[in-house]
Amino acid sequence: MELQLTRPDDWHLHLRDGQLLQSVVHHSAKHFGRAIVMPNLKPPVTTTATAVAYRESILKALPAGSAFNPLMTLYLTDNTSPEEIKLARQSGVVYGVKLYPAGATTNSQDGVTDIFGRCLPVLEEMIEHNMPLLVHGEVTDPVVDTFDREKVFIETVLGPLVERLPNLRVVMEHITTSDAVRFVESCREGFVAATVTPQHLLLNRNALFQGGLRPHNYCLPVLKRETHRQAIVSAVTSGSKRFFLGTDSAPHERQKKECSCGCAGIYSAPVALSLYAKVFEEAGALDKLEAFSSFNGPDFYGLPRNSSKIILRKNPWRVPDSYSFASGEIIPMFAGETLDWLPFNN
Ligand SMILES: NC(=O)N[C@@H](CC(=O)O)C(=O)O
Ligand SMILES: [Zn+2]
Ligand SMILES: [Zn+2]
Repeated sequence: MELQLTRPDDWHLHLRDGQLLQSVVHHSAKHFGRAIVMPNLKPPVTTTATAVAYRESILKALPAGSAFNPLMTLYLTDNTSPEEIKLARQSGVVYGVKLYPAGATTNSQDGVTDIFGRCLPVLEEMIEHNMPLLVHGEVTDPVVDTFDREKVFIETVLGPLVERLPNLRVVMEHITTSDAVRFVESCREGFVAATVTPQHLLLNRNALFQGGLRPHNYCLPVLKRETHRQAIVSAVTSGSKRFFLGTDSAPHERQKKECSCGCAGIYSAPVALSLYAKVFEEAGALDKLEAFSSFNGPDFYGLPRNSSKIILRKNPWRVPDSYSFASGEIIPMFAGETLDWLPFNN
C-alpha cells in the first residue's frame, strides 16, 4: 500500500549549530520542503543579522542539491525593539518571533519575563507586519505543578493576550492538553493555530516511567495523561485547519539526556513522518494526513504549498538504535522499534 502526499513542511524544528547541525539537518531535508527553525541557540538568535547568518550556516550544512528551505525565527526578549521586527520583515527570511517564557525550557534563560509589561510595542509592530508569534506555552512559576503549566499559561497569559491583541497571529507550539485544543478551537480561525508533535500524539506520561526512567521520552511541555493525548489525536484527525505538523525534533547528545539532570527534547526528525502516518492510520483518518502535514501550515503562514510530492509506503523498517556524530550519539524516538510506513522521494 502506498500514499502520495504533497511534500510536507515541519513548522517547529530545532537544528542546533556546529557539529550537531551538520549531523542532523539531512534527516529533515530528506523529506520536508521547509521548516520553521527555532532560535534557542547559545547565545540565542535575537536579531535579524544573526538569523541571516544562522540561515547561511544551515544552507552550507545541507547535502548537495537539497532544496530544503529553512524559515528563520527571532527569539523574543524583554529588550527586543519594534525596529528589529521591521528589519526581520524586510530580510525576507524571518517568518516568526518566538516567545520563550524565561526559564520554561532548553535555552530559555534569555526569554521574556513579563510579556504585558515589556513586549506590547513589539507585538503591535508584529501585527503591522503580519508576523506571527510562536509560543512555548508554559508558565514558569515553580509552585505550579509541571503537568498544569500549559493550562495555567492559557488562563493567565495566552487567553488575556489574544483578547488584548485580537489581530496578533499566534501559533501555540507543541500542544499537550485538551485545554489547549479547546482554546485553539475557541479562537478566530486563521489567527490562532497550533503545532502538534509525534510524541504528544503517540505517548502519554506512562512512557516516562515504563519499566524504569526513560530520559529519551522526556520533553517539554512534558507528556500528559491519556485523556489529553486522545483529545489531541481527535483534533488533528478531525480535518480542522487550525492544527499542523511541527515535530519539535530536539536533538541532544546522549550523555546530556542520560545523566542526573537530563535535558528536555526528543529527536524525532528521522521517524516523524512514519509516526504521523501511524497516528492517522490508527485513527482511520489517513485521508486527513496530507492537510495536516502539507496544507494547513503553509495556508496559515500565507505561503504556497509545496509543488513536489513524497510517497509513504507500507514497508516495515527498523529505527536505528542511535545515530553517531563527531562528538557523540543521538538516540532517536522509537529507537530500535519497527515502524510500518517509510517515506520516499518521488
Ligand atoms: N521541547 C523540548 O523539550 N526541548 C526543546 C525546547 C522546546 O521546544 O521547548 C529543545 O530545544 O531542546
Ligand atoms: Zn518549546
Ligand atoms: Zn521546540
